[in-house]
Amino acid sequence: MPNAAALAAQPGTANAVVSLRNVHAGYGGGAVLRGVDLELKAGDVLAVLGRNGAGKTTLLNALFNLGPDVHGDILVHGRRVNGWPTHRIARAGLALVPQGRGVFASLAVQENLRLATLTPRSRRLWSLDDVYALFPRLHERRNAASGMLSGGERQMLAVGRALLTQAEVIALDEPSEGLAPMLVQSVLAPALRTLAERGTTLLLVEQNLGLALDVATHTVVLAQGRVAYAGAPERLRRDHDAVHRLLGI
Ligand SMILES: Nc1ncnc2c1ncn2[C@@H]1O[C@H](COP(=O)(O)OP(=O)(O)OP(=O)(O)O)[C@@H](O)[C@H]1O
Repeated sequence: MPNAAALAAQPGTANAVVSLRNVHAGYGGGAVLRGVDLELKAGDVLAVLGRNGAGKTTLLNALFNLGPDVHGDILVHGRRVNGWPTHRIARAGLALVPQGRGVFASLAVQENLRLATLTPRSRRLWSLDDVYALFPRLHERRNAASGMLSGGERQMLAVGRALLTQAEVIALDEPSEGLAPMLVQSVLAPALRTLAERGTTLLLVEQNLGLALDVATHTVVLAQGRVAYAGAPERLRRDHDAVHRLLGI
C-alpha cells in the first residue's frame, strides 16, 4: 500500500506506482543515463524503446539495483527505493524478466513455476493453472528440464514465473529477443495484453517497435541517456521522423 507520509513528501507521485526523477546511472564513472524522468501508473503498459546501447537495460538494472551506480530518485508508491537490495524491491511488488530470462536450467518447468509461488504475498491474482491456461505449451512441457526448452518456451516460463510472484509491476527486458515473429505475434503480444487486462502494470523494454506499439499504452524513447520522446503509441506510430531519427528505422 502507498505510504501516506511518503506520498505527501513527494508531490506529483500520488498515482504513480514507479517514478524515476532525474535518474543518472552508469558503470565505473561512465554515464549511461543522464537525467531520466519516467512515471508508471497502475495499469500502464509503458514501452521503453531506444537503439542498441541507449541504456534500456541499464534503466531496469538501476530500478532493481543490479549493478549500476545510481543518482536521482527512484520511487515505488512514493517511497525512495534507491539502494534497496533487489529482494526488497521484489517484495515491494516488482518483478523482472531479465534478458536471457533467468530460469533454473536444471529444474523442470513445473518446479521453476512452483518456486516462484513461494514468494509470500497477500494478493493471489495468478495461479499455476492460470499460467498454464495462458501458455498451454508450458503445461505440455511441465516435466521437461527447463534447460531443454526452446527460446520461446523459456520466455513463456520466465513470464509465468514473474506472474506467480503476484508482482504488481512486471518489467520485461526485450522479451521478443530471439523469438520468431510469428511467436511474438501469436503468443507474446496476446499474453502481454492479457496481463495488462488483468491489472498487471508492465514496463516493457523493447527493440521491437511493432510489439511495443501493439501492446503499449505509453511509449518513451531513450537517446543519449535521456528521454528523447514520450507520448502515446499512436503518436509515435505516425511520427516517422522521430522513429527514423531516434530508432534508425
Ligand atoms: N556491466 C556493465 N559495465 C560497463 N558498461 C556497461 C555494463 N552494462 C552495460 N554497459 C554499457 O552501457 C551502455 C548501455 O547499455 P545497455 O545494455 O543499458 O543498453 P541497451 O539500450 O539495453 O542496449 P541493447 O539493446 O543492446 O541491450 C552500453 O554502452 C554498454 O556497453
